[in-house]
Amino acid sequence: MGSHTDVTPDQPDHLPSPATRAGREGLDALLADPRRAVVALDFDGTLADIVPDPDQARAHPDAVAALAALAPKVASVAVITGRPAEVAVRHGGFADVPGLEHLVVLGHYGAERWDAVTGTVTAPAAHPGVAAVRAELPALLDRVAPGPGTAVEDKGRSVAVHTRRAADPGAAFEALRGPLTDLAARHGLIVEPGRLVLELRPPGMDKGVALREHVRATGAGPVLYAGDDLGDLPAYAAVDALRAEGVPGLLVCSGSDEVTELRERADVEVAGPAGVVALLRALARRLA
Ligand SMILES: O=P(O)(O)OC[C@H]1O[C@H](O[C@H]2O[C@H](CO)[C@@H](O)[C@H](O)[C@H]2O)[C@H](O)[C@@H](O)[C@@H]1O
Repeated sequence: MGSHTDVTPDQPDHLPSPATRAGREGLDALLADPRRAVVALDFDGTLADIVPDPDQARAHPDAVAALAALAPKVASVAVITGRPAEVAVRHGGFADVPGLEHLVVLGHYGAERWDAVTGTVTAPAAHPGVAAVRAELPALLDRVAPGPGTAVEDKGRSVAVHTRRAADPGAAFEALRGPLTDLAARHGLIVEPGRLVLELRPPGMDKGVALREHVRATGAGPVLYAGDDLGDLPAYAAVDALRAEGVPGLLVCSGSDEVTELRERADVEVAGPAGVVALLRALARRLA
């Protein structure tokens, strides 16, 4: 599957031409039947630029306005993220926004659900393996010694180890991958690799399951999914599966040189979060 980059912030009204037939059908269906459409997007790298410190990540300055302009015109807008839902809502600035009264944020790869109607998060009980991993992680980091700059992000329901700020981020990532995978497995967890991050989290949920459940729950038709990282591939697979069932879909890649797998699978590639915002704006204008 090829990809095509032709939405830029300089072309605010220009909708992309998907590089694939399935993508063109997905976009056409969304434009023809927007009231049944789901627009689902990842957060980090898709709605928010990648920054060195995860705590400093914020939605692109124009992302909320673009989402708010589009949301009233489609069946549902959802953010599906590896972040805790509450963190994504806070860093995104998604609460109490006119136009986003029905926004849904599915956090922890879909294990958590926040919706703007209630303003609350629902989630299952925590996996006991996370506490065990949290306790053993300092000793593992001492032993592997990936170097200064390696940082732990405690996400409550999971623990992530970041190497972006290490002297050699790629080497630190590779040194940690095996030991963290063993640690996760000993406690019934899985390792979710991402952009210079290895997350130890409970199995059983991913963005594909989350997207399919959301599409089913909303009874929606055409689906647009935008992502940038390996954790978005299950959502891509879900769109592929929906297409096979006759539900049109459009796969958007928020492009980066760090992760190239999505580029190969996408119908449309745009230039990072600024490109995603431009696409959302163009869609909202076209549906006006
Ligand atoms: O599913 P997402 O919304 O894409 O979340 C995936 C992970 O994103 C965050 O890490 C990434 O973004 C950071 C801030 O830009 C960056 O410093 C880091 O290198 C990236 O991997 C977040 O910190 C993780 O918890 C998410 O799982």
